[in-house]
Order: sequence, then C-alpha cells, then structure tokens
Amino acid sequence: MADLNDSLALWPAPVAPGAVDATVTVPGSKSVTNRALILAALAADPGWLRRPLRSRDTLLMADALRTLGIGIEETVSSSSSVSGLPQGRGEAWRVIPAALQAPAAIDVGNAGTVMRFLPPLAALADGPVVFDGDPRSHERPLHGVIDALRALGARIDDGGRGALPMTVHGAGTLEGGPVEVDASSSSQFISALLLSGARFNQGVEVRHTGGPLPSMPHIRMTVEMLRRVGAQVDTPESGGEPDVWRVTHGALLGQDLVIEPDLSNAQPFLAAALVTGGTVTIPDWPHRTTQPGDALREIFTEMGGSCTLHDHGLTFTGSGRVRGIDADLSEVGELTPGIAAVAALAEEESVLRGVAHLRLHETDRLAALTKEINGLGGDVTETEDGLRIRPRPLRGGVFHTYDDHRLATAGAVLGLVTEGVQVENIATTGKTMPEFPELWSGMLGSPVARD
Ligand SMILES: O=C(O)C1=C[C@@H](OP(=O)(O)O)[C@@H](O)[C@H](O)C1
Ligand SMILES: C=C(OP(=O)(O)O)C(=O)O
Repeated sequence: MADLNDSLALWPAPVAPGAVDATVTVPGSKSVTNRALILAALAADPGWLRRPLRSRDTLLMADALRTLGIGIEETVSSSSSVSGLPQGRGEAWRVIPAALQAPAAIDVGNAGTVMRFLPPLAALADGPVVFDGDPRSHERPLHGVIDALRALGARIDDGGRGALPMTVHGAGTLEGGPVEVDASSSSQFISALLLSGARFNQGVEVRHTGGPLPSMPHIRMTVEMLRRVGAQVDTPESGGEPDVWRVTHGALLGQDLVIEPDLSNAQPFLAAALVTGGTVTIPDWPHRTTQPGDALREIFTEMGGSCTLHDHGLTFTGSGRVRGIDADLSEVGELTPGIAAVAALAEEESVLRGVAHLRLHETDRLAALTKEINGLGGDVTETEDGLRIRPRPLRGGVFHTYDDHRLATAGAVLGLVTEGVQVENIATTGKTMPEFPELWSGMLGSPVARD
C-alpha cells in the first residue's frame, strides 16, 4: 500500500537537539466539538461553542449542518465573555438551530464522527440527504447506524452495501423506540443514536449485542454531554441493564460550552517528553474529563515518565528511560499509534491488546504501524487483536501515513530520536490538528519545517 502514496510530500521529522522543555497549547477536542455541534443543532435555542477545534473533521461537520439549514456563525470573542480565557484564544461558534432542510448533500471526508453522528439527524430532515466521502469512508463500518435507523422507522437507500455512499430519506420525524445494534466495530454507532435520540418521537433505547464494545469513554462523553443539555439518559452505570442506553424524548437546551483541549492530540507532545527525557506542559488539562486521552497520565507513567496535574495544566516529565507495556487499549483505541511509537523506542517488549477494530479506522492501523515501524528497522508483529512490539535500534527512512493523522504524529515521535525519518504527507494531521507542524517545531524551539 505504500507505493501508491510515494508521490506525496515528505516532511523531514526534526531530531530533538536534547531533552525537550516546552509548554504546548493543544487545540480543542474533536470528539467534544463534533458532539457539541450536533447537540447545538438539535437544541430548542441558540448556543455557543468556545474554543472549538477548527480542523478538517469539525469543519466538515459544521459545513454539513449549515447545508441542512443550521446557522453557524464564527466570531472572535473577547476574553471578557468567557472567564479565564486569555485574550486572542476565544474564537467561538454561535449555533442557531432551525428546521432541518433537505434535499442536501453531505461530504463526510473520512470523519467517523461525521459519517455516523449525522445520519440519525438527517432522518429528521424533510427530504433526501445524500452522504458520501473519501474512498476510505466507503470501507468504514456504518451498518450499525443504517440498520438501526431502518428499524427505528427511517428509509435509507444504500444500494444494499451497508456503507457509504447512501441517501437518508428524511421524513421530518422518526418514530424511535427500542433497537439492537452490534457496536463491536465502533462505539460511534451507539453515540450516534443517542445524540439525536431525544428528538425521536419515542426517544431511543439502544441495546448493544455482539462482541466487546470499544471506546467506552467516548460513550460516557456522549451521555455526559447529553445530560448537560437537559436530556434524560439511563445507562448501565446509572443502574440500568448492562449494554443498554436510553434517551427519553424531550427538548435539548442551547448551552454555552468551552471545549476542552484534545488530550489524544496532546499525546505526541507528551511522548516527546517521554522519549527525550524532557518536560512538556499542556495548559488547561481538565481535572475531570471523559476524554480517553486522560488515560495517558497512567499509561505514559507506566512507560517511564511522571506527571503532575496542577492548576494550569498537566506537566509530564520523562525519566530518560522508556519502559515496555502490556496493555489492553480497547477503551482508548485512538491512543494506539502513539503508544506503539513509544513502545518501539522502549527498553522492553510491549504487547498492545484489545484493538482489532483499529483495522477499520482511518486506515488499517495495525497493518500500517507494523509495516512502517518495521520499515525503519523495527520488529512489530500483528496479533489477532493488537501488536507485539520488540524494540530494536531504528534507522531513517520514509514513514508512510495512509491519510491517517495519528500515523503522521507517530512518525514524528520516532523521528525525534532517529536521524533521517521522513514523514509522508504531514498535512494529513489537518484531520484533527492542522497546526501540528508549527506546534512540533515550537516545542523544539526551532523554525517551522514545512513540507
Ligand atoms: O466517538 C468518538 O468521538 C470517537 C470514538 C472512537 O471510535 P471507535 O469506537 O470507532 O474506535 C474513537 O476511536 C474516535 O477517534 C472518536
Ligand atoms: C479513529 C479516529 O477518528 P474517527 O472519528 O474518524 O473514527 C481517530 O481520530 O483516531
């Protein structure tokens, strides 16, 4: 698969001149921003998103909602309107809900959140909504959303593929009610149905059937954000049945929400501290959060660092030693590429488990990490549900990224301590962090390296 991409630009990954020592302000969370946009669009009154992430995935979501008739106005708000926000960082989106318009055509790019969270909302529009995206979006699982919406009363034309492209024939309302979904290939099936569920006539009761459900923190994020806008949500954790989530029909409130920094996008910077024996501070690290990236405090501590959560953020310090890890990453799958990069630089073997579903992410992440780390001289083997990584001295070479932002940042981490790593298409980080090259150079105290 690498050869197809060889024509894309190569980015010479900078080698760290020594232990890094930096403060890195990470942009807003993709997962929180795209949930907040959906909830604001479905609310009974206007709302605000402060410090939203502006990246390919969130701009696709905002554009799609605009196409459906939702007003989204961008403003640069002054610090006075949000207490505690420094001047100049207060960009905000004002979201003005409206009746959902169709016909409409939506580009999902390769954003799981867009391709899965929007179809339930489109079923509430009055007419056909066509969904399409990058070639990879046709391969990513969507059957859970399609089958569930059909069972809840929607008409969907997917040519029998159970995947994109497809047309959701919105009827203005959706009956809703109980539905079974096998969400073992993506937690986003559950989140998608819950996010719009309060607007279905009977609400929604989603029962997961099938193998282990990945990415539980992301489902908790959905539940918590729904409750914040006034939805009544029953969950296994609140005394309900295992694997069953229920959202009661009702109006959602417009809210004023400050988006947390994206802790999964903080990962490469924390990894930089770990592999160089340096220190990185991430301002505004939340003291309580549902983001899976919060698990990095524990995971990277086990891998050799230490951290302090203080009033201004998180400070993470590497010890100069990088330890191997044996970890079940099913709850935090999106952290796997970054953990794999660190593991390739460790002193002992690592085994990463519980992440078979990563084969269906932006790319087949297990195959891509194996091929690319081994291409630099590493020793990675794919297991049934993850990776076995035996550290070996690495050498320079091209690190292909397969349009996967997290492969690109993983390559940058390897390049910090390996001369001559060239990351192909660093611009693919624009999916969730367009400013990655600048932030990386800034962390290293050097001018911006551009592809
Ligand atoms: O709901 C979300 O915002 C996400 C859920 C997870 O998806 P999967 O459960 O498909 O892994 C995660 O990997 C993705 O990056 C974001
Ligand atoms: C899997 C990811 O994204 P998506 O929302 O497209 O599923 C990711 O960001 O690691």
